[in-house]
Amino acid sequence: MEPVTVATTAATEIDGSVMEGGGQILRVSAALSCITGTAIKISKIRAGRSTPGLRPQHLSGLQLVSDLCSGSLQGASIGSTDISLTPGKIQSGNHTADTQTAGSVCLLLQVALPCAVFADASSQLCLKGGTNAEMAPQIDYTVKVFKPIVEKFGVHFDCDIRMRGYYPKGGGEVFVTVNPVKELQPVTMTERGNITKIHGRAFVAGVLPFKLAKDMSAAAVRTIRKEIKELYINIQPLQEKDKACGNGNGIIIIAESSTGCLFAGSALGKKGVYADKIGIEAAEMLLRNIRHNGCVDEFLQDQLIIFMALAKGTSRIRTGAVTLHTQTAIHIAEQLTQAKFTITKCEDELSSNVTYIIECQGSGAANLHL
Ligand SMILES: Nc1ncnc2c1ncn2[C@@H]1O[C@H](COP(=O)(O)OP(=O)(O)OP(=O)(O)O)[C@@H](O)[C@H]1O
Repeated sequence: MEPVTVATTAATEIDGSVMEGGGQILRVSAALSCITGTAIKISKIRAGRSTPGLRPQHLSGLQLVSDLCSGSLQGASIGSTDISLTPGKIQSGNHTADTQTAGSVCLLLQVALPCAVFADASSQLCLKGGTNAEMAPQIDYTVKVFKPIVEKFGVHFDCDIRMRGYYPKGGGEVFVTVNPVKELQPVTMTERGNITKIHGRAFVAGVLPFKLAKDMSAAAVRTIRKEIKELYINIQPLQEKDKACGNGNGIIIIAESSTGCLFAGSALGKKGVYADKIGIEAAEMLLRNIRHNGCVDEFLQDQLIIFMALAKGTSRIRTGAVTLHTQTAIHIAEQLTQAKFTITKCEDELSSNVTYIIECQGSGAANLHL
C-alpha cells in the first residue's frame, strides 16, 4: 500500500530529457508526485525540442496540479527547463486552468484526472484552451475512447464540452466533474475480439464550408472500405455552430470490438491541405491501429500507464508495438511508485501477428481521505 501523504523527504530527481523527453514526463511525474506525496525536481524539461522548456499547456498543467494538491511549485514559467513541486493535501472542489492558447484541454485533464480521483470529495475542473488540438487527444477521443476504458479502473468523470476551440485561437472550455475513489482496480484487456462497429464525426467550425466535413467523411469511408468490406461505417459530417470559437475542421473515427476495446484514428485540418487528405490520414491511422490484434491504440497505451501503476493488483493489456511514449510513462511510473511493469512479446504463428502484453503489478495507491 502506498498511502497518500504529505511530502517530508528529499525531492526525487526526474530527468525531463530522458527517452521521449517531452511534456508527458511532466504530466506523469507531476500527477504521481501529487498522489504519492513525493516532492519532485524536474530538470532538462523538453531539452531536445525545438522550443525547449515549458510551453503554455505544460505550465498551466503544472499550475493546475499544484493548485489541486495545495503544493508549492517553484521555477515554473514559460521556457523554464527546471521546476520543483512539493505537494500538499489534494483538494476537492473547483479548479480552473487556462492555457490562454490553443494548448490542449485534454492534456490538462490528463495531468489533473489521476490527482482528482484521490481527493476527499468530487472535483470540478474548468479547463480552457484547445479542445481539438494537434499532437493531443481530441476532446471526442477523451470522451468516447479514453473515458469508457478508464472507467474499468474505477475512474469516473463527466465532461461537458461548453465551447470548442481550435488552433490558433483556442477559446475552448470543458467542465469536468471527477468522482474520488478509495483505490483503483486492475484491468485486464487481452482479448481483442472482432471489430463490430465503426463510427465517427467529421466537423467544420466558423467560416469553413460544410463541404469540407462531407469530403473528409467520404474520403475516410472510402479508405476504410478498401480493407473492411462488411461493416456499416457512419462518419457524421457536422457543422459546429454556437459552441465553437474560431475556425477549424477535423475528423475522428472510432472502432469498437466485440470485447469492448476502442480504437481511434483522427486528424485535423491544416492550411493548404485538402479535406480528402485529412479524412484519409484519420482512416489510415485507425486501420493501422486495428490491423494488429492489440486491445488499445497507439495513444491509449501511454495514457493508461499511470492508472495501471496506481491500481491495486495486476493489470494486463495487449497492445501493438509499444510506443516510446508508453516506455517513458513506465520509466517515470517505476521511478515514483512501487509499480513493476513487464513487456512480453507474443507472436501468433498462424497470422504472423505480433502483439505485446504490458503487465503491471500496481502500487495500490490508497485514498486515505475517503
Ligand atoms: N491523435 C491522437 N489521439 C489521441 N491521443 C493522442 C493523439 N496524439 C497524441 N495523443 C496523446 O497526447 C499525448 C501527447 O504527449 P506529448 O508528451 O507528446 O505532448 P506534449 O505535452 O505536447 O509534449 P511535447 O510538445 O514535448 O511533445 C500522449 O498521451 C498521446 O498519447
